Amino acid sequence: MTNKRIVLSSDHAAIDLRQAIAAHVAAKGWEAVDIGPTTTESTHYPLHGKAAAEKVASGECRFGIIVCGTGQGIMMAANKVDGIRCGVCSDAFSAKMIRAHNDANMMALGARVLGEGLALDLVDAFLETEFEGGRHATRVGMIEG
Ligand SMILES: O=C(CO)[C@H](O)[C@H](O)COP(=O)(O)O
Repeated sequence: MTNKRIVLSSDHAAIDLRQAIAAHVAAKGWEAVDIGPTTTESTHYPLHGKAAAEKVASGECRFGIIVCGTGQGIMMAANKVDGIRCGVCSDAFSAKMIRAHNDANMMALGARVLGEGLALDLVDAFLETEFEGGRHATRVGMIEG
C-alpha cells in the first residue's frame, strides 16, 4: 500500500484517546495526520468529522479514525461526505468486518464508551484487515449508488 497516511480527528470529548491512537498507529509504521483539536475547549463534532472525511475522500489519506464521546455523531458527519464509508465500532469483530465486507475507509470510536486498550485493539483489527471484494464489492457499489 503506497498511501500510509491516516487522518485522525475528534471533538473535545476524545482528545486523549485520539492522541493515543495517533501515537499507536505511528509506532506501527503509519503516518498519523492528526488534525486536532488540541485543547479540551468545547467544540462541534460535525466540523471535525467532515474535515477528516474530506482528507480521505480526496485521497490525501488512506484511512480516517475519528473519535467523539460515543463515536456516533462524528460518524454521521463523516458519512455525509461522498465516498466515505465509516462505521462505529465497540468490538473487534465489527472492526474487522467493516473492512472485510464493507470496505470502510474510516472508523469511529467512542471515548466515553471504550477504554484505551480496547480502542487500540479495534484500531489494529481495522487496519490489519483487507477488503474481501467479490460479492461484497457489488454491495459496496450499491451503497455508492
Ligand atoms: O458523543 C458525541 C457526539 O456523538 C459528543 O462527543 C458529545 O455529544 C459531546 O457532549 P458534551 O458537549 O456534553 O461534551
